[in-house]
Amino acid sequence: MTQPALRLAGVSRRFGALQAVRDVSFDVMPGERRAVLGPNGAGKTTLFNTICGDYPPTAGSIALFGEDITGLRPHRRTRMGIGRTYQTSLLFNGLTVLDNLFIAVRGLRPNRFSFLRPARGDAGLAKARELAERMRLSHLLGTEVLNLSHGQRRQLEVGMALAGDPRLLMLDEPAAGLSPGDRPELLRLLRELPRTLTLVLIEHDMDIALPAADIVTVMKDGEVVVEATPDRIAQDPVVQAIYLGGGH
Ligand SMILES: Nc1ncnc2c1ncn2[C@@H]1O[C@H](COP(=O)(O)OP(=O)(O)OP(=O)(O)O)[C@@H](O)[C@H]1O
Repeated sequence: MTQPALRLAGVSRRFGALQAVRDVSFDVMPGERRAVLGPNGAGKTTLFNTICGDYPPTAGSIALFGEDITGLRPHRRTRMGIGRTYQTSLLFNGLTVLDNLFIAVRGLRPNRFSFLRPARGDAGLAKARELAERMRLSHLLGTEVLNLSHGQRRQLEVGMALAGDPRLLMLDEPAAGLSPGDRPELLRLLRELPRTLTLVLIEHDMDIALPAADIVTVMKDGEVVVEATPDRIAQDPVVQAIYLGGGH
């Protein structure tokens, strides 16, 4: 039987008296695109952070390809194959696209704190260029990040999350703040990611979550309320009540 890429079993997270995530269980199979959708305060980001290791769950367990990672710190999870983006951008604004990608590639190497100008022919540099190509940023290699559009910054963030060749890519609201014009490009990039990669996408917006996902998990008040394919989600009465009934 195929091992799930990610298994959440009864995951809960409390902040004092507030139960931000309550008894969440689901499996994400290798290569799957899973969107976790829900209104503000549903617990999506908290769930994301328990998977990435920022906050350990207060109950339940998390397994990555069959290995229990519940108590591991974020950097150990990175080494085990979780790549992620952050809600707050971690890009180096004064550096170029290529430098940012090079740093991300080098960040996973033993000499990670010695950022030196890459020498021509450096394998890390080749990898950084390849990531830029995958993210359709090759024409902007020498552009400083502060001159990128919002959408291009998002593309770069996804590229940096891919630098360590993750098996599971976790994206936290990748389309947040993007203009309508920037969204199709981001969706295209997400759809082009190879199926060797498993993708979990936390998303507030149905217009991004549904086209990007194979299966959508809808949360509200810390709990999973619906899990279904995108075509069913849009029609689901519970989801309609959340999104049209003032819960959004
Ligand atoms: N570090 C924290 N300390 C205390 N309460 C928190 C913390 N992080 C989140 N919460 C609370 O947990 C609940 C769930 O928040 P969370 O950010 O996970 O929801 P969300 O679905 O990601 O919402 P949004 O779409 O607005 O980001 C909210 O009531 C929030 O105020």
